[in-house]
Amino acid sequence: MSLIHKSAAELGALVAGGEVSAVEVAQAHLDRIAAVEPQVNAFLHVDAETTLGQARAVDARRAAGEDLGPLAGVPIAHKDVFTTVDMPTTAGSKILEGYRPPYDATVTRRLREAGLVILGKTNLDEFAMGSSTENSAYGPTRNPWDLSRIPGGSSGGSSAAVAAYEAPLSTGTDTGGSIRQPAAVTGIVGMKPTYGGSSRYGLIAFASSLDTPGPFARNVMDAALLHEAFSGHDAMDSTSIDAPVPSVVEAARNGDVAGLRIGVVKEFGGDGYQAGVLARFHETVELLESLGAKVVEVSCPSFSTALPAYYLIAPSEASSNLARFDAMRYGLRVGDDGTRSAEEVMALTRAAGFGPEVKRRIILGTYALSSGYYDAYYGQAQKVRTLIARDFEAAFHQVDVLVSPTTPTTAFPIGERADDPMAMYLADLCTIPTNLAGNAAISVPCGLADEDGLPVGLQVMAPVLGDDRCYRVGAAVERALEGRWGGSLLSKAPAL
Ligand SMILES: NC(=O)C[C@H](N)C(=O)O
Repeated sequence: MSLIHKSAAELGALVAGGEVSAVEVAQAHLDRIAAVEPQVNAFLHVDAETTLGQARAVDARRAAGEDLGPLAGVPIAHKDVFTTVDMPTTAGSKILEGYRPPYDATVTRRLREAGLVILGKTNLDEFAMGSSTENSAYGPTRNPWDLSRIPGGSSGGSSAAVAAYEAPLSTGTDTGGSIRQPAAVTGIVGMKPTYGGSSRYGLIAFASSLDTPGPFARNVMDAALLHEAFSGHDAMDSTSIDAPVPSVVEAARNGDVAGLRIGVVKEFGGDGYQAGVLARFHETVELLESLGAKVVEVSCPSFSTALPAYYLIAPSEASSNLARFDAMRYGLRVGDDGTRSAEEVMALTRAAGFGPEVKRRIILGTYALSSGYYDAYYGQAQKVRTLIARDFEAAFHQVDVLVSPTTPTTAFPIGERADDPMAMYLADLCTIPTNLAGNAAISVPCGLADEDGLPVGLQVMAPVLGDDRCYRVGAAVERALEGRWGGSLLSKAPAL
């Protein structure tokens, strides 16, 4: 088996055992990137020299006898919304074109400390606003299963890179579904940790009360290893939780669901869901039952109001966070010819530097926060948020985890929803409640839809700091289904 087809755990073991060098592993992935990027466009920035320099440093640390942990020498694709001192950071926006941050995000720093080798920065919807990666200022990323379709978003470059074997691991951020939805539509694993379980320091902010860094991988164990590598308390993030990281690797190894109480969310899975998605979802629930889980239906009535609440809260926070892009402090500056006021330069820069979806959200958010409307919109949405958290709380008295399809449909064609924001927003129907309540959720592959042969994801939601439960159920599903399929779901993808 070639190096690019190996799991992160296997690659880490090969490097640790001295059977292959980190440089060789990095080179194999750089070659793959060179071969498929013209079709996939998962990366915004790849610099072979920087990558190989990191790999050489890992080989040197290992030769010096340093104990680097299970992922040392494993390559990773890094979402271009985390700051990196040695690579540009654009958040997929023209307004940050060529921007070089002066410091590493905590997630970036921890990747480096664990000896992971950063291959480059991945494409995303501008400032992580979108579900298709079509809102990137640098062109769309394509789904390796079908190049005419979207890879999900906003972390679509990260999901596509892993699904196309350009990297065994990648990072993402999930504000409303931006890890789980891309994972589901590209047939890989994506985890949104508990809010505050992974650091936001150095993550370019979209909606600060929701943004959560998390891992992508081709299997549950690799995702758990990466989760453990970059999560945990960070004094630089005021909302970081000062508690040990849940034992996710142990849970991924365990994968035992006997006696586990699983709740099927009644509100998710009716009209508007693709038949093939529902069929795979229900079969997987039956599978979990056959493995000894106790399955019941659970009603979470407020979940149906999550989407409108999110589209008030997230844009409100975005309108405030994006005010910093003022043509003075970062990146682009338009019209500064000595004749214009600072205000005019600011307006011209923001008009030229932000794309249409970002502008839509800034306008929406500014309106929702304006005096006279604040209580009616933002205040009301915050109340809905509380109701959703209470629904979760009540549900987790009854069951250990909740399950649903990750997305209502499989990957849609590029262009199909680009001019229809409402249709685009619906891609996150099932993922948003978890963001509003701050708990943990994972998406794992559960089969292919009959209509189009495209991947379907199962979402497993757990309580705050119950991240390990997501991995336990994910591992059980993966083990049982891969037994049936005779390999991973991704091995059924057409070769690029
Ligand atoms: N950022 C996210 O988690 C994605 C969500 N679709 C949004 O556009 O807000």
